[in-house]
Amino acid sequence: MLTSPAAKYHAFTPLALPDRRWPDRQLTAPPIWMSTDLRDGNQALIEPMSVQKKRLMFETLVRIGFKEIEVAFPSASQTDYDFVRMLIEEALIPADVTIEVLTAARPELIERTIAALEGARRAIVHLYNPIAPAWRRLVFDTDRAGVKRLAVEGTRLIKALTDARPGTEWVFQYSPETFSAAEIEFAREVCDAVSGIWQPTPQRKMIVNLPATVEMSTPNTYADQIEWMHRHLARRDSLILSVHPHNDRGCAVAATELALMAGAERVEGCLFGSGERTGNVDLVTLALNLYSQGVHPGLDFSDIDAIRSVAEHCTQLPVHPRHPYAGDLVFTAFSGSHQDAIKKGMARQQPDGCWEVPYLPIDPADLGRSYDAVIRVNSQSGKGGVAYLLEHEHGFALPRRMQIEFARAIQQLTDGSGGEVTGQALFDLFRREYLDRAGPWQYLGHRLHETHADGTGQVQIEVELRHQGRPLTVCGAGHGPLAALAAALPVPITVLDYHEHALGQGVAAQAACYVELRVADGPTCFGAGVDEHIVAAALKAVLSGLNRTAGDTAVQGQEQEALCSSS
Ligand SMILES: CC(=O)SCCNC(=O)CCNC(=O)[C@H](O)C(C)(C)COP(=O)(O)OP(=O)(O)OC[C@H]1O[C@@H](n2cnc3c(N)ncnc32)[C@H](O)[C@@H]1OP(=O)(O)O
Ligand SMILES: CC(C)C(=O)C(=O)O
Repeated sequence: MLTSPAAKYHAFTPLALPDRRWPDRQLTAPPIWMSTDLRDGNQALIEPMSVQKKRLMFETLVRIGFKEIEVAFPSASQTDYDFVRMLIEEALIPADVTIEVLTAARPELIERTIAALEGARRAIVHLYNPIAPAWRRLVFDTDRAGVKRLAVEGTRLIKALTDARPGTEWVFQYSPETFSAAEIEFAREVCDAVSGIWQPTPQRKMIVNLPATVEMSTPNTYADQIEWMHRHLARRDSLILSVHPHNDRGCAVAATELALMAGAERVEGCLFGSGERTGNVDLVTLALNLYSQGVHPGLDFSDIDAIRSVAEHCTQLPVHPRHPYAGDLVFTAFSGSHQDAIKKGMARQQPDGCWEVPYLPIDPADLGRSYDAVIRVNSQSGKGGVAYLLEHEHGFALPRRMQIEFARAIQQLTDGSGGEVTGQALFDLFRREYLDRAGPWQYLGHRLHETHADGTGQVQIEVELRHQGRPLTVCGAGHGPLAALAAALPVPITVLDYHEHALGQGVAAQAACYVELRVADGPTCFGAGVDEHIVAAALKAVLSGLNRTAGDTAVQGQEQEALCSSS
């Protein structure tokens, strides 16, 4: 890179528009959408779409709800020409959809374009020619008058050809290509000259499309350019002002939103930002940005994954995993604090309430995405994410302090592996750590005697265990089964906390119990147990905790087989 890039690159000179009004506007309604996936998107592919792929894309665009679709540059190739013919001859264009085709301002191309549209019910003919200084000088070796003449003569020819075919409802669109790099007064002069020939009326409007063929400046500058044209174009009430932003600086979405605030009424772009170089503006992001503000875009992305897979198939280009709204990872949090906030937000979200889940700008379910991938666990994750996955994928709702304890075990795992821990791997670890914990204590069965009649409110318990592989029966009494077990066990345990819930629904549901224990004067630790019987689940949870500590030492070496005075 150069140390002084100014010697090679000049800053774009912004337009002076001190009384600009667009910064105070808000977007409250969607624009007219025009998909150019089959033209600008297609012309930028390594392998342009076959007729079959074009048809699949066309049908998908119709299903999404596009009413204007640029289907081809019919004079460019036989495939493009044949595709337009197929749409018309096989009556594949719904009554409320208008196809659009592009042509350069060259007579032979214009004639072939109009021929391709023979028999169409309604069609937009889109004429373009570049008007900016570099293109005038380098590509056309001409002056302003030369490029204006091209536009005017192209329009005259299209008017003559379309007037001669009254069976089609013709809509004319003119693009001063490279508008974003052109002198603004000259852009207006060319557009006015073109509309002067076409003679649009408020009932039969013409489309003036102002492309950022190459994105040259910050989005506010493009917005100023659009507002200036909006205010100065002749026959404004007979025009639909359209924009066609490219994404060279990565700002196409922002530039389009500001351009709409500045007076544009229509947007041309592609799904997922397909198109020349860095692409056309991404219509999915634009539409869903509106949706996230409570404005229905008039396009349906309820099954975003299906639309993405059609786009990937037709373009042979993958959608980035972090692509707004559509990428595989955009509704996924790995980091602990985000997971924690999402988990809390999800828990409080009312089904019909206003969406307020931190870090998730919209509800993934609205786009047909599931909540499964919302939280994924790696070394950046904390207890919130771990707990969310265990609860949502496996039904275990761990108490808060136990979440912290288990997250430490997960952290050791992720620090060791360096990668992601799947929901299944996490559950396997949970089982190993708590439910199937190998250790000296094993639950075999129990009998509970309730003695409310004697007024003490005590229960007596007899628990059959295997200890160090040998059968052992212990008995004890207390105010509840856990207190009774604590009294019965030959190790000094204190049960500090207890939680239980059903796993699943119905009478056959199992119970999950979690206990926090202290063995002798040791540190606290959790145990977990699952059983159809709630008391058995609690007893298993105590033994699980015991197995996780060194609390077995107290009975080691004893050869006891029964510690029940009654047995
Ligand atoms: C910004 C955009 O996306 S604009 C759309 C661009 N899309 C495409 O180009 C895809 C389809 N195009 C094609 O398939 C081909 O370019 C064709 C079939 C239309 C024409 O092919 P060719 O006749 O071989 O011309 P080629 O593309 O090489 O060159 C362009 C010529 O057209 C001229 N030209 C370019 N744009 C225009 C225009 N809008 N109006 C009039 N002339 C134009 C160029 O100055 C050049 O003229 P020259 O040969 O006298 O120097
Ligand atoms: C034909 C025009 C609208 C175009 O594609 C562009 O300028 O990018």
